[in-house]
Amino acid sequence: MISVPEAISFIQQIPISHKIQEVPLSDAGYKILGRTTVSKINMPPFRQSAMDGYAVQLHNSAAYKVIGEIKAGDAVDIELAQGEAVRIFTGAPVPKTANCIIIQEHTERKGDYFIATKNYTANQNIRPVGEQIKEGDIALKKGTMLTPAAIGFLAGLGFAKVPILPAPKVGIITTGNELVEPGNPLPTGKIYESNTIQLQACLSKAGINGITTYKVQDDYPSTVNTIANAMANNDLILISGGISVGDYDFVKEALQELAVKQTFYKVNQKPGKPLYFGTHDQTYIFALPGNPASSLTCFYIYVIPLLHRLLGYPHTGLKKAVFKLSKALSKPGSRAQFLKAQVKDGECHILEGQNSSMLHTYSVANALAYIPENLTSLQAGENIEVYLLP
Ligand SMILES: Nc1nc2c(c(=O)[nH]1)N[C@H]1C(S)=C(S)[C@@H](COP(=O)(O)OP(=O)(O)OC[C@H]3O[C@@H](n4cnc5c(N)ncnc54)[C@H](O)[C@@H]3O)O[C@H]1N2
Ligand code: MOO
Repeated sequence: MISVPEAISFIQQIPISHKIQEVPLSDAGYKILGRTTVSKINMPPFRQSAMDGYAVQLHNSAAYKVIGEIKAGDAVDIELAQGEAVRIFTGAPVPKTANCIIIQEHTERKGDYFIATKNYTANQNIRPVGEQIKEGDIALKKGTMLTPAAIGFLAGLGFAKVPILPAPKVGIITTGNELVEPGNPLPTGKIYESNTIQLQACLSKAGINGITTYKVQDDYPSTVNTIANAMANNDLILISGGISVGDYDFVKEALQELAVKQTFYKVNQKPGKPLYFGTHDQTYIFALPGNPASSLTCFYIYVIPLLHRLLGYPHTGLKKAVFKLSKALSKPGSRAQFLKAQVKDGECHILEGQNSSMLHTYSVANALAYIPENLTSLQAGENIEVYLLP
């Protein structure tokens, strides 16, 4: 059995090789850019007026003669002599011979002339060619998250497609003879299946959709076949249940038969002791303990950091913070614990219902408090490290 820090460090260090996929810009939101992109144009592509007003060739007098008009989208150049002006609008090309835009609020128009009511100097309100970026310069570097601004920036440079790191394909395998789909009657001895939808909700929050789900009974051949099928079609597989030591827990043996390379099995933690992680070529496989709270906590602490790495995020894992414990606590046993908690106003309140099978208080938790294995008690007011839930 390994410790929590050891298990986390295995996940942080497991080698990942990213694929790159060209996608329409409209599908690239919040994805990670797979290659450095270089601008093919100057932005702006021409000298551009930044305001509505008059493009002028400055001279010593405040009076200017208006000899024409240029609006956004026009492709004209009007030659100006000193003291001449053209009416111009925001985004329109500035004539080569103009050296300033006087905004219309600073003018008094009289027929073909206007009087400037403020002093202007050269280059005011003109956006020079390539002011934002020049042709051939790096627009965004590989590894940049494509935020709405980044998407807008690339669209403004004319990109219709971008290379991204695609989201991994994820499969969820749920095991257990006792499981019944919610919405059906509940026969004796059965329980409603909740881990699949819970994990799907987690994945969807992490930006992963199109998940394939598989259900398998506690039966060895079906477990092997289902895992083999999932391995052929997914980059990441989450198996729920059947990973402990009972006579009907077949997952570990099935993974072994399928030549999955075990990275670790069993972590000195509560909940989630029988957590398994392994790899098969480029497929990453977690076997999450079946207890619903164990499965969820293992997702937050171990699956999320791997997912973030697969997605190419620069920072991986849930955000951590330190809060003051609101009430003293003692930790029996030598396993590290992740406790369902609520944090607010600088304090961490440990919730009731910590059992691995219970989700009631987990539903209102916004954090998991971490008690390392070597700590046995904490006083009220002491600092406690928490993982903030997404
Ligand atoms: N002799 C031992 N027994 C157990 C140990 C141990 O070390 N020695 N570890 C315990 C711990 S800790 C955990 S956690 C569980 C994990 O067992 P499995 O991963 O094999 O999970 P199952 O036995 O299949 O299920 C456990 C529990 O969770 C319920 N469950 C399972 N799947 C779902 C689902 N999809 N939706 C809702 N609930 C689910 C299941 O009915 C069981 O009640 O093992 C302990 N045993
Ligand atoms: O590890 Mo189990 O999740 O304690 O019940």
